[in-house]
Amino acid sequence: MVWHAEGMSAAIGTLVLLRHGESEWNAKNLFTGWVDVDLTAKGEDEARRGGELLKDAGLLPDVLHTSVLRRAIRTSVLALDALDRMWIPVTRSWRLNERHYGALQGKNKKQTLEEFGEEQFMLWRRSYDTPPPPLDEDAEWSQFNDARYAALPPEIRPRTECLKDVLVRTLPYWYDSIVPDLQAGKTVLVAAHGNSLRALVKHLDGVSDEAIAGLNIPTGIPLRYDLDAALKPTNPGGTYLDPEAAATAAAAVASQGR
Ligand SMILES: O=C(O)[C@@H](CO)OP(=O)(O)O
Repeated sequence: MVWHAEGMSAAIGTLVLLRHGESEWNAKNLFTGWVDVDLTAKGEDEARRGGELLKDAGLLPDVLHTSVLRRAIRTSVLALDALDRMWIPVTRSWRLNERHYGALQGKNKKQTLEEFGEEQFMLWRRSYDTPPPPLDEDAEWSQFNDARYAALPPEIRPRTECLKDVLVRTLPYWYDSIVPDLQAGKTVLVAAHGNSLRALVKHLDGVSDEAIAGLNIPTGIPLRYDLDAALKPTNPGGTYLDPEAAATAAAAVASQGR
């Protein structure tokens, strides 16, 4: 490792962000959040292709960080299998979970748009600081009593979240767990979700609260970030390993509900 006089490491690893492949509820156009749905067959293919794209780019992850949701976990396993690197160390955290979508979890996006109108729909879906109404602890699509969150104090377990809430709970994990791996010079794969990755991208690129509303992350296409010693991207916005497919797929995410 190379050190500057001021004590900052100049050698920094490579960050790869990967949103899970298409999920069963992406396919059904339902708000998902913390509901633990699986990948579709198309989502599995996307995950494998994500691994192939990494292989073609010569990006071999040394370590994996995922959420505790199966769509991200299975995506990472399929991508790493394509790379013959299922053996790398893995850390999972609820802090990388999708945004908790509150009372919208399980609701159809098109019907929600028709019922509440464009402005409210987009406020809930993409505004930085307006969460959907909270979900009752014992509601059908609540995860409040799910065993995987039992170690979290009840006041920490969300009933709804806006993107700002996601950033607040994601950043400690970024600094405590991901940054040390990058500073050790590793290639770090983060397999997560549309909105937890939007929060990370907002932080990395310094995207404004307003502009983040227009940023959508496609499923299954690795997004590479090269960071300098101050953890600033030397390729602002990151580099999708398949830029054309990413642009088309991001536009499709943006227009969900229509
Ligand atoms: O439903 C969700 O959990 C997310 C991601 O699929 O949807 P959206 O892109 O509308 O925030």
